[in-house]
Amino acid sequence: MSDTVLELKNASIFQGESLVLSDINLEVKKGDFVYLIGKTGSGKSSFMKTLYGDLKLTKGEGHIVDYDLLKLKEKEIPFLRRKLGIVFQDFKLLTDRTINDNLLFVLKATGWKDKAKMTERVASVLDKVDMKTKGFKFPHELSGGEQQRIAIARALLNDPELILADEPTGNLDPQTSIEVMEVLQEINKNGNTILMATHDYALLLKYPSKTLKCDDNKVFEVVQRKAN
Ligand SMILES: Nc1ncnc2c1ncn2[C@@H]1O[C@H](COP(=O)(O)OP(=O)(O)OP(=O)(O)O)[C@@H](O)[C@H]1O
Repeated sequence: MSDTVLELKNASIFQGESLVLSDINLEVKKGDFVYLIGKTGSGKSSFMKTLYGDLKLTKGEGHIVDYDLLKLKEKEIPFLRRKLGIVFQDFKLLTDRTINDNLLFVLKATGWKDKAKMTERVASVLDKVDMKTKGFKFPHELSGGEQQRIAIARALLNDPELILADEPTGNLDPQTSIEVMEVLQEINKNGNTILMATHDYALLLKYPSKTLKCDDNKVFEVVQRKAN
């Protein structure tokens, strides 16, 4: 079996009629940690949206976790998203319920039925982000960094083949960003594949990894120079 989880060939990304990125070629393999960087407005979010089916791919080829982006049907999108873990800048937790209930809500919505297994799964993902004791709290009772760790736990619930994180540290101060990044690094070490859009260059320097840059309507790999 192939260990490629994402492959784009000569793919172009549009917002309506306007071309955002053209002729993208890239391959992400199981276990990779890949950054997507670029200035505001360079197309990072449009790129991510195309990968989770929020924007249609109309030109070129794109395969993500067994789905063909060019042929992706509206009704397949929820199933594609179950194979992806998506983390946003603004956490997107449900404010009217506890952390445990936020996570149980996702499990129910994705077809889980066995109560004992659901409780066990919630405890297991909370443990992975070091938030095991916080499940009874409401989102507003947690700091930004803690809320983002919960959002990462939520992304892990269905054992995703690829985690897409769009500016996951965008709302966090530098120290908290590092704490969230440590969690993402740990998850990656345990085998999860991560594609992370960011404009936080300090994180790139501290945690070097394969880096793609959006600039001038193109995506290209940048080679980081090691400081000596
Ligand atoms: N919903 C939309 N409709 C039309 N054009 C859009 C839409 N969203 C973004 N764009 C345009 O697409 C281009 C890329 O925007 P995008 O949000 O993907 O960039 P970005 O790199 O994620 O920026 P940021 O770091 O600010 O989030 C910009 O020129 C933007 O104006």
